[in-house]
Amino acid sequence: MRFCANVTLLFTEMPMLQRFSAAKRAGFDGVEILFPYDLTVKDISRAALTAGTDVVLINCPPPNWAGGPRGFAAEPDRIERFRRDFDRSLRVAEALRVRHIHIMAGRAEGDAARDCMIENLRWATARAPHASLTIEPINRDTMPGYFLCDYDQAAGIIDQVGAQNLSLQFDTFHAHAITGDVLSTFAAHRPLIRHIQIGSFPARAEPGPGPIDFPGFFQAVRASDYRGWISAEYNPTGMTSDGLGWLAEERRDGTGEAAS
Ligand SMILES: O=C(O)C(=O)[C@H](O)CO
Ligand SMILES: [Mg+2]
Repeated sequence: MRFCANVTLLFTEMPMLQRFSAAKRAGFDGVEILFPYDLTVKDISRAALTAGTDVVLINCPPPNWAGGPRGFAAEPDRIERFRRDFDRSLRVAEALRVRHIHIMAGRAEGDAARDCMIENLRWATARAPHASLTIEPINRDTMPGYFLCDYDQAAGIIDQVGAQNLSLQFDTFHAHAITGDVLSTFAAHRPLIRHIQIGSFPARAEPGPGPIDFPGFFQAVRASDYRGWISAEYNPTGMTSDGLGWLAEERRDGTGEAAS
């Protein structure tokens, strides 16, 4: 299994560009950076190259996290804004050779929002046929009013868009919040999943004891035909490096035995 670190949330003990090398030293082979738009592509490229990490995922749209908006793909009165943001995300993704662009839906509801998201995703998948685009159900306790908040809803939208380069982003923290059963939800939607993120519930911290069976989940992923990345997207309980026991364990041969 290939693991990457979400450097928007992990290694916040140091400045952003130093987090790439810290992630590599800690045993991650890639990084996600949710909002790279405040940095230059040149600086990010250099940090990734120096660290020897892939840049696995960025988010569309560009606004930074503090700004409030959570995307615009499902907001009927923001179509121009969505498309402008998408083009900017695409330019950054191409320059950094990013694996996936996560398209955020925004706050909306109802049939008009669904139709809008389908139309915007048809447009985006056709505009960037070589880019891998993802959508992720996000629970509404964490993000009130967020449109895409259910797995069947996301699967229906992917089906309606009907594009090879659109897939599901599966996050254990949200999956537990939404369905209460991470393993069954993973199994039910496995064919659509091309990116995985992990975090505990309810703390959204590193994998550990709690309602999510992480050893069982990793085992299910290993036993499936999933060949994508698994991203650590959580808020470390203390120093990031103190909470990486789960990674050391999973980087062994997957059975808990040390690899020779
Ligand atoms: O909130 C999450 O789980 C995500 O993955 C979003 O990308 C947040 O930016
Ligand atoms: Mg996530």
